[in-house]
Amino acid sequence: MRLVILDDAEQVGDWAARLIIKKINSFKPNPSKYFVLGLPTGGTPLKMYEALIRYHKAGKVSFKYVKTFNMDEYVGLPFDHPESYHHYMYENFFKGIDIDPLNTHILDGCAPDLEEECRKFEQNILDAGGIHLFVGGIGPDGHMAFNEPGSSLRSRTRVKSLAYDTIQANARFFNNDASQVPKEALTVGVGTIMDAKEVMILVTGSAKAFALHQAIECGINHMWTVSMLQEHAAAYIVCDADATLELKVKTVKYFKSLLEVHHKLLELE
Ligand SMILES: N[C@@H]1[C@@H](O)[C@H](O)[C@@H](COP(=O)(O)O)O[C@@H]1O
Repeated sequence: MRLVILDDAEQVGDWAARLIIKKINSFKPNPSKYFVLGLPTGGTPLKMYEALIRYHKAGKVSFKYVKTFNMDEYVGLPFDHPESYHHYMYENFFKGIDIDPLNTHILDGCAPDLEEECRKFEQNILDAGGIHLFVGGIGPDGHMAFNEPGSSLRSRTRVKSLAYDTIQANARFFNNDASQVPKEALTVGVGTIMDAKEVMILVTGSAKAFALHQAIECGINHMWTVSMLQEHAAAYIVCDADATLELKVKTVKYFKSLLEVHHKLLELE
């Protein structure tokens, strides 16, 4: 696992955007070879999306031959609901880049058969040849996508009831009214994320510091699903200084000493 420690959320967004660009450009996608990218929502990745749009407009990257799969979606919110992840992705990313909407995949939380919707999503990932890079964030309880504490570490895409903490944390997007937050979501599983060739998780702010400690310094545990990344052969966690507040000084010093090595990962071959 590579832990990339940067100063602030702005740097985290820029670094993540540059890693994505590096991966897409080194892959040299074309009409018969698409790069497959897994994507998150939430407040944390917003700066990454802003940076990607900026780099796209500056001619540094094209998404013409990129397919995307989003991690999750609320159950029962129509696509045009301002808090649906469909709406979020269009407003914060897709409308600013050259991706073909047919190549974007987001679970439909209003599908008549939710289990079939999840099965189809897994099949679509397989048909695309698997995910090259899955980007994500975490909740304060260490959940990736909506894999709440206690989720199977081998779980696949499925319907999930949201934990009380997640509903409270996401109430800020629903007029601070927890009763308006959907109680269920469709989410990729921990196993779905683990199948990606590479995974990059963004962690910013002191509210996520304890989850980062669990992810890096403690054992693999289903109560902190992000800790499963310890088993992944190519995982990055990119964080800011505030997110390291619960880590040992020794851990922070160690990973900071690797920063030059981490920056080299952004250079094009
Ligand atoms: N399902 C999403 C997660 O995928 C996301 O990582 C988390 C953190 O969001 P934020 O970045 O806003 O803290 O929120 C939700 O629970």
